[in-house]
Amino acid sequence: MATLFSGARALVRWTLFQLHWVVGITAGSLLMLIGLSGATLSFEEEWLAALNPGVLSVPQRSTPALTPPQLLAALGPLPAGQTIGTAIFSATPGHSVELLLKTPPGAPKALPLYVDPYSGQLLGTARGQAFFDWVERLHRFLLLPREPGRVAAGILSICLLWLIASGIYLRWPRQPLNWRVWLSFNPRLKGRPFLWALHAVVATWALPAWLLLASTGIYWSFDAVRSTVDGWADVKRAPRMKPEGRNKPEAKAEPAAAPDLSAAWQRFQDTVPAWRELRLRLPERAGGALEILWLAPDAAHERQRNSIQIALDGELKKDQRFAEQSAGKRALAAIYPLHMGRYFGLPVRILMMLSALALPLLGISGWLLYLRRRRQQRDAAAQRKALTPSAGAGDTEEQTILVAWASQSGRAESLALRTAAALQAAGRRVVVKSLAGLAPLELAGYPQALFVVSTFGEGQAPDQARGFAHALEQAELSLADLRFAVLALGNRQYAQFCAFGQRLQASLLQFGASPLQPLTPVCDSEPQALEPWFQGLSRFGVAADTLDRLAPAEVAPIWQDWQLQQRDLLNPGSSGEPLFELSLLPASAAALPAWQPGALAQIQPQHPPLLVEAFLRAHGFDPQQRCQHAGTTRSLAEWFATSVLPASCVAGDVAALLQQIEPLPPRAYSIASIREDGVLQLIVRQRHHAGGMGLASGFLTAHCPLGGTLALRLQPNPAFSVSLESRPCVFIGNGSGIAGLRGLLRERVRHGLGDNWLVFGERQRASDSLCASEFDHWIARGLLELDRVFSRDAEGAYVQDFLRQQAPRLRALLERGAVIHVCGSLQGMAAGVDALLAELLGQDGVAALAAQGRYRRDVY
Ligand SMILES: Cc1cc2nc3c(=O)[nH]c(=O)nc-3n(C[C@H](O)[C@H](O)[C@H](O)COP(=O)(O)O)c2cc1C
Repeated sequence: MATLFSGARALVRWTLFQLHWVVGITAGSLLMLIGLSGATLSFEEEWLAALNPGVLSVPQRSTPALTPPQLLAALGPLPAGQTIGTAIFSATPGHSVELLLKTPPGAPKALPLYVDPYSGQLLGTARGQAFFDWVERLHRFLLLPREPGRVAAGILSICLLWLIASGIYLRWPRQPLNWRVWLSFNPRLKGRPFLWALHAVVATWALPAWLLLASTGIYWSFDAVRSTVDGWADVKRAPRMKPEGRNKPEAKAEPAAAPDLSAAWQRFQDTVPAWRELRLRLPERAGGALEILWLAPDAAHERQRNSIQIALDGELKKDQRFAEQSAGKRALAAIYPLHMGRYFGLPVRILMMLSALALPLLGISGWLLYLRRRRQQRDAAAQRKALTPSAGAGDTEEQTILVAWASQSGRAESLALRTAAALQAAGRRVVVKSLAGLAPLELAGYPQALFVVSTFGEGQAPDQARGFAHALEQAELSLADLRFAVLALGNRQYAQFCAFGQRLQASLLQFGASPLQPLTPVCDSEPQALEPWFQGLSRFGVAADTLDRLAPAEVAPIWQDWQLQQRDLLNPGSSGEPLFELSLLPASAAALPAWQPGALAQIQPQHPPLLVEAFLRAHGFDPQQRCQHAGTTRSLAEWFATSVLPASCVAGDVAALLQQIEPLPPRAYSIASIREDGVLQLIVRQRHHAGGMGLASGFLTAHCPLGGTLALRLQPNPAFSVSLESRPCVFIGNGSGIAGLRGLLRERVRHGLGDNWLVFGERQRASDSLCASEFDHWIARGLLELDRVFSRDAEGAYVQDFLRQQAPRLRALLERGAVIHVCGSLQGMAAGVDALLAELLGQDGVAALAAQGRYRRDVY
């Protein structure tokens, strides 16, 4: 029942999300225009006043302004065919009188004319007024004819309400009472999380204003809504005039000829001692009354209008005060100033303008989120196409690998598909499923499952997987036959990093499933942390070159500057070449990147500085001369420290010399530590040959000063990963091969896994018992059995010889499912071990061992 309920919830959520973005990218795009135009209009008067000094206002004079009758009498002739409809007077000194004109039917609407309040002189129209009129038509009618435009704007208002409601549902946080979750924004977020947070948080801030704007917009747009609301407020309103009716003279009306307003004005003054603004509507026909809408000096907003009608002989026909109107009518009068943001004064007006501007911001971020999502989906579709349904025929049904994913914006899905493709390329039978379409019970039907899941919301499962996550929490399962691995995508900027992946891992463990490897958490900004995941696939026979093809570009290792912290000689007194342990940390305090135990570090070697200097001077160059090459400026000494030194060059010709730059080939070393050690360690043999020290080994073990920096990049080594199952593991190696083996052993020891047998070859016990104290410690804890084999001591044995003597033990371990790891020299040691295994198991047996991921080698 609970599963059904959560499934239905997930479906509702999915449907709401689809509708949110469909409405968002359609109506949302038009709402951007509405928002932008609304913000433009919110300070229209101020803009016009600033643009039109001398028209909207005139310098104040000591003489009083003309009264309306005086001004109308002093007024010069109006443009042909135009008559005054309304004259607007302000009590503020210096404010021009605004005349709203009537035009003949069919003629374009005339712009308001401004008049000097002291002289009655016509000042003309306002610059920019036509633009604001256009913006207003866009805002109110989307530039459509009035009626359909009004309805279209109303529909957009409804869409805005829908986007608000569905948006709130979709972002509903786990702790809805925590205001920070709703309103605060982490500026360190990047990429999609940044856009999402911007979208959600800005919308939440703007929400009250949008609710107001949208609901007032709906009121004006639909007659039915308007008359219903008016009905509640007990307001009876005359039906809307047809647009063309506005300027149409009434059939029987006789136009009033320049009426004398003196008596009416006198009566007004007697009735209304003080006012702030007047709107005079002149009588439309002879015998008609003068109508004055006036604002009291203390009016709270511009629609608190009082109305008075006075016959031209001074008889008071009607005197209606705003304060005496019904509460409903007074409330309705506030709608316009509320919509314009003027109701509460300047600060709220600015907030309303910002809220209107937030609409385009939301539209743009919504579009970007949509486009990113579409790109991810296309990417996923292309990868899905690349998966061949028939592939993997080599496996039986029982060996099928389930690759299950849960993704909000497509990254997890894309990585799941890459994983599946890599497995298919290795001949494995794969089933790819979204957690949305999977019931927890179905997991019992697979022997192996790889999960690629992201985390969304506040540590929650991605939307589509919520049903699965919930069902898993409720389920009681036995998954004892399931082996699994989880790749958890997330972002460290969130409090609950990779929480869903972690919960999934915990649930699976609780149901008795066994992990193939530890959870792989990957932060968006640390793509290199994906390496362990792809390396882990080697257990399914996925070859390294397949990974190179399939691993996303983001996984490609990048060169970084590392600093040499420490260098210790491990074999003082040895008759062999010196072996050093190097400890490195990223330079400039960058975070230590992740690597899988057994991974490699590529080093960019450098020549000894004295050698480079001597070479440059010998050819007539100044080593310190700074030169630009490939867009970077460095000294010649720096350029040639990492370049092959040319066999010949033209003395003193810097340009020709720079053309000869050829980077020294990088050199790979096994990493001897695990990330949890907090340091990257290498074990490097200092090589010597006739010409001196080896280039890379000499640089690392001698020329690079402590504290010096070097370029290093991590390289996955999937064929040499550690087994983290509780099965026997045999570690075989010699010389500097101790590095790779030690990394793997440290990881097993970290997981408390024993049953480790290390067979290791060197020259002499006295000087070459490498890593003795560390190994002794593990032996004392019962986690390691160690056999050291020395070639230059009395017994004079090699690793492969020793193992041959131990063949029964080795065979017994193999029968118990042991995994064999070999690291060190190919010739001699590794070849000998290979031959021995072939003797024990046959060539096919060795191949099968490798295919099962139980024979892992890093040999050179
Ligand atoms: C709104 C939102 C909320 C997120 N919440 C979390 C979180 O709580 N914990 C976390 O580790 N990552 C969180 N993330 C980061 C995503 O998990 C990460 O970006 C991941 O790569 C997305 O993968 P996907 O495209 O498969 O969904 C969140 C991302 C977004 C956009």
